[in-house]
Amino acid sequence: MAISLTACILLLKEHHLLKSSAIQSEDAQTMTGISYDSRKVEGPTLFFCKGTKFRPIYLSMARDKGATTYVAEKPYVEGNGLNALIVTNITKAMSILGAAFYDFPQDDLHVIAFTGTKGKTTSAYFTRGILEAAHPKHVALFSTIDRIVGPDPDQRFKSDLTTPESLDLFHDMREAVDNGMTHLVMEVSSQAYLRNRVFGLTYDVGFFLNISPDHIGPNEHPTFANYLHNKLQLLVNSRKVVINAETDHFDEVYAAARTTTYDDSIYLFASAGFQPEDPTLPIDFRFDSSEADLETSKFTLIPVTDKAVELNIGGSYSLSLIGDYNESNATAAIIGAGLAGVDATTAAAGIKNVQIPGRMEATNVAGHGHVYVDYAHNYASMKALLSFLNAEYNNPNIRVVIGAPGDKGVSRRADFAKVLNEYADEAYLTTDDPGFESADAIADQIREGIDEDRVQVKKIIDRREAIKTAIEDSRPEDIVVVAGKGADPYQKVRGVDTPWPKDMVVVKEIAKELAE
Ligand SMILES: CC(=O)N[C@H]1[C@@H](OP(=O)(O)OP(=O)(O)OC[C@H]2O[C@@H](n3ccc(=O)[nH]c3=O)[C@H](O)[C@@H]2O)O[C@H](CO)[C@@H](O)[C@@H]1O[C@H](C)C(=O)N[C@@H](C)C(=O)N[C@H](CCC(=O)O)C(=O)O
Ligand SMILES: Nc1ncnc2c1ncn2[C@@H]1O[C@H](COP(=O)(O)OP(=O)(O)OP(=O)(O)O)[C@@H](O)[C@H]1O
Repeated sequence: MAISLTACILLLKEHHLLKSSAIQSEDAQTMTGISYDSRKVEGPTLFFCKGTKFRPIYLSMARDKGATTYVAEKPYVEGNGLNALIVTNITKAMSILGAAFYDFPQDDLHVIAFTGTKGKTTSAYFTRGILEAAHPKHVALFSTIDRIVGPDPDQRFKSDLTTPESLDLFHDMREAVDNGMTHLVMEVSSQAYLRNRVFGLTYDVGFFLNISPDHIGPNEHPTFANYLHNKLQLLVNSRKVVINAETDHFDEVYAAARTTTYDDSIYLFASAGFQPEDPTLPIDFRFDSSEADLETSKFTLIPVTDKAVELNIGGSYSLSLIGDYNESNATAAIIGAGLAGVDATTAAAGIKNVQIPGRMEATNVAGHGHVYVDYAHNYASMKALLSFLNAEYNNPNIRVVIGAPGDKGVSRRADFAKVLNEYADEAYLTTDDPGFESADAIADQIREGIDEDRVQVKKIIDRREAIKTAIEDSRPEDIVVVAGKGADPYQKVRGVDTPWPKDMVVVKEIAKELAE
């Protein structure tokens, strides 16, 4: 892969991003590397000076390791001797030049993208499950959990971000194409739009699943309006659009889709009982639950409009991932697969056995309660999870092990208290990615909102101890929910990813200890 200086200048001018350029070296016109990290520079590289923690010394380091051109929002003396491309927006420039450097890999992939406060990972896994049934070993996945860029086990690795930095995104797309992948299912976070990680990228199909207040605060979105605005960008950049008609703020979401997409490329779906405010709203698909219990979810997908019928995906579906909300995620996935040409029989076979790490993992501990490990970590997901378990077990005693992350999502602390007041009987407040904050102080902030006349609270900062105490306290008919981390293999503590054996592994170790 390579990019010429001339191409960089032309592309930046075309996108009105170039403020000025200073060309130093006539013989350094082609770059064979591209990076925003000085530690990764090797040979003639196009280097980006970006980030709140960027230090000019990184540019010196990049130059010493062979960088020939730098892109930045202002000139640096440390860049003397290098070609300089000074731009109005560094992250936009990075995305535009990154796509060109990796030779526009998105053009060789059918790209399906999901946004939503909840259900992105689940829907993405469901979609990949179906597409893999139709095109075995040809479907890439960029999710919060992992990135799959090829059919071999060594072409699958853990994700650091839900949507990676643009250079990493286009790099991984190129790998996927070179490994023979024909389809890509990806999650797009609102943060990805806020930070221009997907600037200029378009999708074959874009999904809007739902929105509820989250990700607002330092390092994330300043306001809910900003959060919604960034999420809507996915629709504006998708050739076909699928929207959950039951989402909050539906009118704004639908309006955003209709400004850039013809009605015949917009698909709406909703549950069978949902009554839209506007009864003429053309809902294309309805899903009708026939069974959503602790073993399975079964539902019928009903095409309503002509364009829905044409997709040939109506019929009965069964899921092994429990949780009634997963029927909505599955409906989205089936429509996505249908738009990629998959029929109902293949879709039903592809989705039925999909399991997702850290989502609804369950075990029974002898002599104690039923334990669920789940990634729920905001108000909407905790409510969906706890209300489902509450209904299925007929109002059981619910013990919840929970913490809230540091440095972000501050509103979750009050939200967790609210949902605990609504559904929990006992809360075990503990550590969950405290970052640079004190886990103890975060637990106190959650506790402030808990009605302790209604919910008994134990603060046990050691997460293992908290899980152990909750299980020990539980009776066989109780439910223990270990929330928040799902299958995360680490705790983020003061900038370090500290290894964590995963919640379910800890639960099973404790179960073994209790049995001995
Ligand atoms: C607020 C935010 O999103 N920040 C992201 C952003 O940080 P930044 O641009 O400020 O970069 P930085 O790390 O401060 O910058 C330092 C720069 O110096 C460079 N460097 C550093 C050291 C060195 O020796 N040499 C060198 O060149 C680094 O490569 C980097 O370019 O770019 C970094 C990668 O370059 C990300 O790791 C970082 O994500 C932080 C850690 C984060 O937690 N982000 C969360 C909020 C996020 O993005 N979440 C969403 C999901 C949200 C959802 O669930 O909906 C996601 O998509 O994952
Ligand atoms: N459609 C939904 N509505 C409400 N809650 C949901 C829905 N789908 C999943 N959940 C809950 O949210 C949790 C996270 O689901 P999932 O990982 O699919 O969402 P996500 O959008 O990828 O989340 P994040 O952005 O935090 O990574 C699940 O473990 C479940 O408890």
